[in-house]
Amino acid sequence: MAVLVTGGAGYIGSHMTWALLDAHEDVVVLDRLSTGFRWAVPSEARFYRGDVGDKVLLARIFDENSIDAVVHFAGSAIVPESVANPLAYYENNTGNTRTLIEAGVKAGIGGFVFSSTAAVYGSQDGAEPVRETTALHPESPYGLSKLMAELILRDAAAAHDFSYVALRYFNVAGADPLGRTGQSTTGATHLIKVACEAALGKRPKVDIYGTDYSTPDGTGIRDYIHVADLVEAHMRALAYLRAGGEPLISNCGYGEGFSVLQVIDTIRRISGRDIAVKHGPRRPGDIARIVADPALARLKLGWVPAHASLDQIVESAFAWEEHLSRKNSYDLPRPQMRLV
Ligand SMILES: NC(=O)c1ccc[n+]([C@@H]2O[C@H](COP(=O)([O-])OP(=O)(O)OC[C@H]3O[C@@H](n4cnc5c(N)ncnc54)[C@H](O)[C@@H]3O)[C@@H](O)[C@H]2O)c1
Ligand SMILES: O=c1ccn([C@@H]2O[C@H](COP(=O)(O)OP(=O)(O)O[C@H]3O[C@H](CO)[C@H](O)[C@H](O)[C@H]3O)[C@@H](O)[C@H]2O)c(=O)[nH]1
Repeated sequence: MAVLVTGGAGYIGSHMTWALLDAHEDVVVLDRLSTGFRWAVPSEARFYRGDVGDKVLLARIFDENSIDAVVHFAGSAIVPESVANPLAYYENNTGNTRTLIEAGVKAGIGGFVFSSTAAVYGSQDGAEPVRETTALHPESPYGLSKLMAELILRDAAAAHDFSYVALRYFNVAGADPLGRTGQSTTGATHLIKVACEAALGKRPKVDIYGTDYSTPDGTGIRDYIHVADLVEAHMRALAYLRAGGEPLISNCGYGEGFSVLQVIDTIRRISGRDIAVKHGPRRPGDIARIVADPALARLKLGWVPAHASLDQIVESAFAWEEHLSRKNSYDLPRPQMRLV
């Protein structure tokens, strides 16, 4: 049986594709290459270039491959962009996810793993860490677009013969410890990537979006999770579904928060480079702080993170950024190493 990875040419999806191949899974990748890269898809995976919203293509993919599970990363993931262009987010994250679920149901898949987000929680007025049972108040179209997809999954799984795991990622960062892939997004907006670029002189400075939040140093606090640990949670979710697991919604974070200033200081220390910063206004859609309670993932999936430190996240992210600089191109292929 094969696993369909949508968004497998993107940041997190390419790490998942490597992990599946390392586990000797048969992998099919669907990606429209809007923010991902063809070179990021290992050659052992079957690749289809196209849109998750394309029903005809989806029918062909399910017809040509024996797919028992879908891991759905394809989506749009920038909070302020969703505030500026909500309809695009509802189309890609909600509408296209519905189309994919429908195609999967028609093809008789057994399991669906969905990339949800901490943005479904919104501000919790200091009620931290957040649990899956916490009331949801998404404050951006991005968060709402993902919450609606969670609800569609809930109803579809109740009506049809499949199960799902929706993983609510907190702030994903870092790169493959074996250096095979990493975050390569052009025009990145995520803090750790932006600050690593600034440390290497690819940007003049880091803008700090808000210094007047009700946090100890006034900057936003997030729960940063290493992409390798996140991918391990997906591998466990897949195993859980194949073993007949009930629908599950679970946080993916470590339960520890770091401020923007703490993150930048860590990158300065690990890179040995200075990073210029400019204090600026708050960014639309941002919240002051969000930290996960990770207990459910441990309980239900047996998920035990192996890289749970900001230093490890930054070391791998910075090493990947240096690799991209040396290559001086985002389009050069990576060596096709694989674990045996
Ligand atoms: N990066 C994070 O911190 C974070 C946090 C929470 C949730 N997520 C979710 O994880 C998923 C992956 O995020 P990422 O950081 O790897 O982003 P990314 O932009 O690197 O990857 C997304 C991939 O999906 C592809 N894609 C987008 N829309 C598509 C469509 N309609 N059809 C086919 N391909 C499409 C893009 O080309 C890209 O390769 C997203 O759904 C995102 O919302 C990410
Ligand atoms: O140049 C920058 C970039 C970010 N920040 C700040 O750094 C923190 C983290 O911002 P990111 O852009 O790295 O990430 P977000 O918290 O906005 O969002 C990310 O994490 C969310 C969950 O917490 C969602 O899952 C979403 O998909 C993902 O993009 C925020 O306080 C933000 O204001 C800056 O100050 N300067």
